[in-house]
Amino acid sequence: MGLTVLSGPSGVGKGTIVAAVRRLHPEVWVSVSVTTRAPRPGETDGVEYHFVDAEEFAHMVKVGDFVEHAMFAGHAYGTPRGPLEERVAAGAPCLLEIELQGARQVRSSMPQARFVFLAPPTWDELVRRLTGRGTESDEVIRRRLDRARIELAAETEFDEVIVNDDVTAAAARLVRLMTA
Ligand SMILES: Nc1nc2c(ncn2[C@@H]2O[C@H](COP(=O)(O)OP(=O)(O)O)[C@@H](O)[C@H]2O)c(=O)[nH]1
Ligand SMILES: Nc1ncnc2c1ncn2[C@@H]1O[C@H](COP(=O)(O)OP(=O)(O)O)[C@@H](O)[C@H]1O
Repeated sequence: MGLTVLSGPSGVGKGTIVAAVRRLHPEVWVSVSVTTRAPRPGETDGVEYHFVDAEEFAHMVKVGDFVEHAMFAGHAYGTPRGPLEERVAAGAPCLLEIELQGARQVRSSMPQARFVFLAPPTWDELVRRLTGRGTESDEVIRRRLDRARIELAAETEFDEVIVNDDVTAAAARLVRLMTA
């Protein structure tokens, strides 16, 4: 099946790689998640995420709107079921960019999917990227780096590992894996 799940620690470059895939490979369908976190400057509702409040998110969970959902660093994130099922049924190459707990849920519900881990060249480079992005406070960065240690330890659960050294090369490798 044409479903690929991309995971990796915060700051590794998942968003950057997904943006490159969208730009260079419009044939790839990228799922837009729902989240309770606030939009960052430059993010648009319906593009990077659907931004909702906690109440709306809880309702969506209750009515079964999500394929998977998880808490990450104090906020809820989930993959809407309808659009994904539609695209998978249509045979499109589909990409989910989600964290580890969600990836594990997809592994149990859709074991035929392909699981790809995006890894940083080094730990120090991950810290540099997360800090350099400048979108989070020191406290939020600390929480995300705590999670990053857990996510990095789970790398062996994935079918493939891509080291995000060069954005274009990593995006091209991801698309090759997706269409292999
Ligand atoms: N389980 C799950 N995780 C998601 C979903 N959407 C995004 N995430 C993950 O949530 C984490 C935090 O995302 P975000 O707040 O955008 O921060 P960033 O990844 O550091 O840019 C990342 O690991 C995302 O991959 C989703 O629908 N489900
Ligand atoms: N291959 C790369 N080389 C250098 N910097 C990168 C690379 N990929 C991403 N970055 C930078 O690292 C930071 C985190 O990237 P982002 O895509 O937001 O990560 P994530 O979505 O995994 O949290 C951003 O400032 C981004 O420009």
